[in-house]
Amino acid sequence: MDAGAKPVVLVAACALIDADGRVLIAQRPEGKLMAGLWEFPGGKVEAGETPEETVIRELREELSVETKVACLAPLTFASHTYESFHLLMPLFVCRRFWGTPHPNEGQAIKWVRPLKLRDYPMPPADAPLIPFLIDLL
Ligand SMILES: Nc1nc2c([nH]c(=O)n2[C@@H]2O[C@H](COP(=O)(O)OP(=O)(O)OP(=O)(O)O)[C@@H](O)[C@H]2O)c(=O)[nH]1
Repeated sequence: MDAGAKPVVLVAACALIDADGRVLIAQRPEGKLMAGLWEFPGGKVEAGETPEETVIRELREELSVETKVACLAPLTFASHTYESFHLLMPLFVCRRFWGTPHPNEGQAIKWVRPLKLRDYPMPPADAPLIPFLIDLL
């Protein structure tokens, strides 16, 4: 299959940022593709959703965190070819949210300083995002 034949999959992700300038990452649970890797909360944009709505829904489902569109700022995006699809993933940052993140899906979660993100194995699409967080924070 040439690269052009792969479907482009739109995934929206969010870096939650705490008062100390740390970023929340979550470890993908066993059984999923790329299990064990650390990633930004988020998921596939479903039909009829905006990426912002996806982020709000995923934060609620995965972490019991509430936020609003006005609290989401676009930072950068990932565009990465995987084996079976091409990932297009806007990354939002969110400093204003309600509730303490709780791992609802059995995933490990961790607040990490941007300079330490490289110590956590992340999906290959995520590596180019880290410098943007380092610059921001
Ligand atoms: N949420 C999130 N997904 C990422 C990141 N980096 C990255 O490559 N991805 C990929 O983007 C896709 C996210 O979709 P998802 O979380 O809704 O999908 P999933 O594999 O759980 O599948 P499913 O919901 O169909 O069971 C996965 O293929 C995931 O590996 C990231 O930082 N955050």
